Amino acid sequence: MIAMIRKFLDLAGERKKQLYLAWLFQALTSICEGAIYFMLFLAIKDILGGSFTKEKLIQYSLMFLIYTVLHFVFYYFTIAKQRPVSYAMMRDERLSIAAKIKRFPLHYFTKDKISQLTSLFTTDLGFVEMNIMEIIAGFISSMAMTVIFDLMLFLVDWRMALLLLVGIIPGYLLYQRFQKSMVQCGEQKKNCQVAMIDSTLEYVQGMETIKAYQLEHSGKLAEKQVDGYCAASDRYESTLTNWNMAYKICLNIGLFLSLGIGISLFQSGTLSPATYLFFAIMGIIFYRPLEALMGSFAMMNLANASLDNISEIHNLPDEKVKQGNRPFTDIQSDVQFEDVSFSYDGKRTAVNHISFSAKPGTITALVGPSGSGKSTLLNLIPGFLTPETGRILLNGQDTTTLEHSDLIRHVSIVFQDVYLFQDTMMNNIRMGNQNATDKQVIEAAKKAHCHEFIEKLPQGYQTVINEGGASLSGGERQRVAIARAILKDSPIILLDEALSSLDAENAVIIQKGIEEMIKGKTVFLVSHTLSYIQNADQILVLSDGALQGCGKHDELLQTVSLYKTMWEKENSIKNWKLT
Ligand SMILES: Nc1ncnc2c1ncn2[C@@H]1O[C@H](COP(=O)(O)OP(=O)(O)OP(=O)(O)O)[C@@H](O)[C@H]1O
Repeated sequence: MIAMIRKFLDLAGERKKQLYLAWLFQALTSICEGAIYFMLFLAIKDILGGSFTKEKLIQYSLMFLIYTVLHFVFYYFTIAKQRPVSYAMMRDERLSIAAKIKRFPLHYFTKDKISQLTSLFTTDLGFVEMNIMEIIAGFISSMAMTVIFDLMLFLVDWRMALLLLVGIIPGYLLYQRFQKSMVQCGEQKKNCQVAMIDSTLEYVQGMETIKAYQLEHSGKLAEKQVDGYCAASDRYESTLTNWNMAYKICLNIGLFLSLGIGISLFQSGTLSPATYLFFAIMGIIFYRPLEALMGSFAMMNLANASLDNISEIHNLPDEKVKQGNRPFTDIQSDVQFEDVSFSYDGKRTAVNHISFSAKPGTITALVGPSGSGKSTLLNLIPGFLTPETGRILLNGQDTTTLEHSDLIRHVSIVFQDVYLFQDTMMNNIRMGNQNATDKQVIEAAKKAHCHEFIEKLPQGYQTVINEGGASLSGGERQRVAIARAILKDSPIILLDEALSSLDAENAVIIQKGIEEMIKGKTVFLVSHTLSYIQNADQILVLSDGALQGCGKHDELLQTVSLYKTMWEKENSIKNWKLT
């Protein structure tokens, strides 16, 4: 628990003071709640001693009144201080993690990492926000109550107090073992849960294939994982119950001892009936806060795991982008690669000692087998990745010395997968240039051949696109991306398989949009279809990250065997028909 509180305080920053204040009020509330039992003892003593007069009644009534007012005030401040802090802290966390992940390298965002981040933003931050203050408040309350109870008990009769405390030692030892065993059980439960989520997701995402091939075993696997999770949860709960019972029994040893020995002390005349009665009542109440600690263990474990996930993101190193501050405003760009190499993992090179140059206004096509490094090479140009060795020069200036925002402004990118945001069509295109007027946006849309389909949408340019642009076809999304790039009007344009997976009609329309977009620009184009790029000014042939050849189509057919083979294969597919 202490470790969890420390982790939480680490996130609190300047709000630490507010937290301490909230916890102080929580302790005062609990002390108030505990102190009422002392009044009860005094009242029992007076009643049994026959000294309960009218004045005493007024005295007790006043004390109860003061207690109620104090309890109310402390409770009010506890709630008022606690609630807003966790919401404000998690708001800050959400924003700071969002800012942090923006600094991660592009290749960090694999499917796994995206689902991990989604779970962090929804489950972990949400859990901490909703529960952690309550868990810590419960702990502080338990501790404050235990301390105040101890003081009272020792004040009334130290012998009986010691007897009542006897159960705490075995209880504590048991708690230590309980923690270890529950962590193990919790791990197993979590693993089963992950396996269940994975197989259920696979089941849902693969539904098309499952139906087409009648893969009954896929459903069975998901069923098995669901059963596994249910069994693990059952095991977790029954282990928790068993430990809980053992812990309660240990604690209550003190109660039996104090009641038993209390009788003989009473008989020997050294213990008053009021004290015996008081310890009998306190014996039942005394262990409640300690039992509550045990009960909150599962929640504490989950909060701990969520806090670990949050700090794990904070501890990840930022992207190692070498950023300079030299301004870059040239309207045309000559791009030069000088012996550039890059590796994602520091072991396998994805781009290996590449050198070439591209003159302003020319088209450079990148071709090669899957995994040969084409996309990696493209991502090096706008600085999404930084070369490990070698340099990329823009008009003779090393890109790593340039102001990053200037560099990004000089490059437009059209990826194969286009992401549209949940916003109007107008704003989705305007992302290419935030200062563009509506007229300029529409102009760009016309050039990109998307005006026609946008006009047909229910509210035209004001139609809100759903997240990711799922309501639009692949071809329509591509055209929006081209409109964005036309609006951005950068001297360098990167096209990463912009024409793949499109039908012939869409490909023709998009090609027209692309022609409009690339006029006078320095273009880098990745394509798997050689016939699309055979007129490029130069074609780079890549294999395993290395440059196999560079030149025009006819030249490469003569000099680079890989290119020749790719061309022949493409032509043989063209002639392929069902027999
Ligand atoms: N995010 C990443 N993390 C680690 N390795 C990566 C990552 N992206 C690509 N790679 C690896 O780098 C190499 C080059 O990949 P790249 O995507 O650049 O090839 P490509 O020629 O564009 O492939 P494709 O034509 O299939 O898109 C491959 O071996 C690939 O597995």
